[in-house]
Amino acid sequence: MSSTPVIDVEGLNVKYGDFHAVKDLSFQVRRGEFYALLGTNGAGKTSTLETVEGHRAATSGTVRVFGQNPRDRRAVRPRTGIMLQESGFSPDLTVRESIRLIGRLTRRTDRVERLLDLVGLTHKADTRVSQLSGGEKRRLDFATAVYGTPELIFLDEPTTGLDIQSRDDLWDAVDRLREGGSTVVLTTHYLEEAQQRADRIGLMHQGAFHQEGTVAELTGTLPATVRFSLPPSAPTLPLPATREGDGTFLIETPGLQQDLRTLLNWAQDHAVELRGLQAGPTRLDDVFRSIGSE
Ligand SMILES: Nc1ncnc2c1ncn2[C@@H]1O[C@H](COP(=O)(O)OP(=O)(O)OP(=O)(O)O)[C@@H](O)[C@H]1O
Repeated sequence: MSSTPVIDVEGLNVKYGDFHAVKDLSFQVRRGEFYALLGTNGAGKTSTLETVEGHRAATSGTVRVFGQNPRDRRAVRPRTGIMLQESGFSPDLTVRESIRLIGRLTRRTDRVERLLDLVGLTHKADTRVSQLSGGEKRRLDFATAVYGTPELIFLDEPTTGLDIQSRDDLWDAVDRLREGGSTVVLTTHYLEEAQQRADRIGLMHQGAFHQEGTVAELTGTLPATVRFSLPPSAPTLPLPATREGDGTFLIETPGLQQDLRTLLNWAQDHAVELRGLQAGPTRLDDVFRSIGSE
């Protein structure tokens, strides 16, 4: 197995005139990895991805995809599937024609019927793109991105506008591609989708990585939380807690399991009801909120 990363970005800068959108960014994506590029609005994700996809030239820095310059479309495009935020389909083509056309451009081989079935558009095969709903267009985007089972797939906000069943179907299809060894790069504002699936996350803010690592590494930087209310007669708590505006007690802890056990034992020993008890590990949402509050 080759140890060359599928994506290798070194000191990438993207400038729009005087505006410095991506600042000295470096990261690698390994073969078979599911990498999520996340961030606040305007963080520079699209600028970064467009450069890696070969749609935009870097102002400076090196970008390699399969060891090649992604601007060399002939070397990289046949091995890459891209699901952009905005699809570029001709509204007059039918669904079947659109898949066939994109397929030809990738120079991979596949069966159009397989893709129609994969995204549940068999009954719309002869419908013009202009007559599809937003969610159906998104599914067509996905079908063209995975035409011919590419080695590397970019998914830019893939589930926006999809109903829950279509989301589940899309992620099932992505799971199957990964089982076959495909590398996946995702951007999304649905953080739970990244939290559930990504091997690693690059979290961008103002053109640079705020953090990069596994979900556990990112969420491990913040404490988990326990929330509950107490009756007025309750004895002193066994752990330090703060009182929120509505009277709820909040315990923030790096050791959720141990502290929850202490709290539950205390409640049982004193016959105290912990009303509205909620306990949970840190979520990516909390990591994002912590950026906003810095
Ligand atoms: N063509 C352009 N000309 C000038 N500035 C641009 C251009 N494209 C993007 N920018 C600016 O560069 C910054 C990064 O934009 P980019 O689209 O890469 O961010 P993003 O992380 O994808 O944001 P979002 O999550 O909001 O889609 C933003 O401040 C944006 O306004």
